Amino acid sequence: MAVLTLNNVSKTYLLENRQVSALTNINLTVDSGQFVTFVGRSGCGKTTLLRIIAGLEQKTCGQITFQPTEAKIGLVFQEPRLMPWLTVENNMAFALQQEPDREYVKATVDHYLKLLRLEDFRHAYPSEISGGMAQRTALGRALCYNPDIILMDEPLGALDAFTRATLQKELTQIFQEAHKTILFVTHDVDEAVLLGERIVVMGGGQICNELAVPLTYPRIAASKEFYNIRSQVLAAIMEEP
Ligand SMILES: Nc1ncnc2c1ncn2[C@@H]1O[C@H](COP(=O)(O)OP(=O)(O)OP(=O)(O)O)[C@@H](O)[C@H]1O
Repeated sequence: MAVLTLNNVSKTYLLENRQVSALTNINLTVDSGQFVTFVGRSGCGKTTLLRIIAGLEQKTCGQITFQPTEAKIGLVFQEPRLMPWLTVENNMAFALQQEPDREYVKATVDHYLKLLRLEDFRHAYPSEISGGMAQRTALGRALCYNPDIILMDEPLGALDAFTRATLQKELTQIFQEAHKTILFVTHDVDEAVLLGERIVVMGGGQICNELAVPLTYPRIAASKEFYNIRSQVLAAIMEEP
């Protein structure tokens, strides 16, 4: 079942009386429970696409349909954007501040603290945890909200290589366990192949290729199959318009 459909979505920015075309005729259907990675060169329109889907930016033309119509959307950015005056658990619970059933809130936060291996840091403040933990907390906040779709814009981009590799592995575990629909933007081809069931290659504001990744998790970057898909993605990026 499709949770998200984009028909001919375009975006033009006005920059100092000059029109900048960021997206041109994007057509995309995302099924429930899919992990889709978006990859492409800097400036190809990945962030703009996510921001339009999130409703943070207006499209210039085209149609976006959600199923359910009032789909809940969770967002994770490159920086964790936590509230420094709240503990890890309260940052996560913040997504549920309107929820009257406090038992449900506690059970949900406990569940994701465990899933994200943050139980021992539940009472810590953002200044007392590492970058990786902070990004896990941001992911936990998005998961607690129980969104229909999670949009992630370079969420691991600011982390060191080891923390990034650990979180990539954990993300696929969380994806398998939480059964969420995830749209994940990256400029890292390996990350796109490690994580995505489907890779959307963007170039010049358009979708220039799509690949299915028929590999089980966890994926082995040194495998022949991984290498083949990686080569196809790289070729698609090099051939972009
Ligand atoms: N607020 C804005 N005003 C004017 N132009 C913008 C604005 N935001 C983005 N653009 C332009 O739209 C195009 C797409 O930008 P976008 O940030 O979506 O690309 P991206 O693929 O996410 O790049 P990166 O990987 O570097 O983050 C670029 O040409 C950019 O300069």
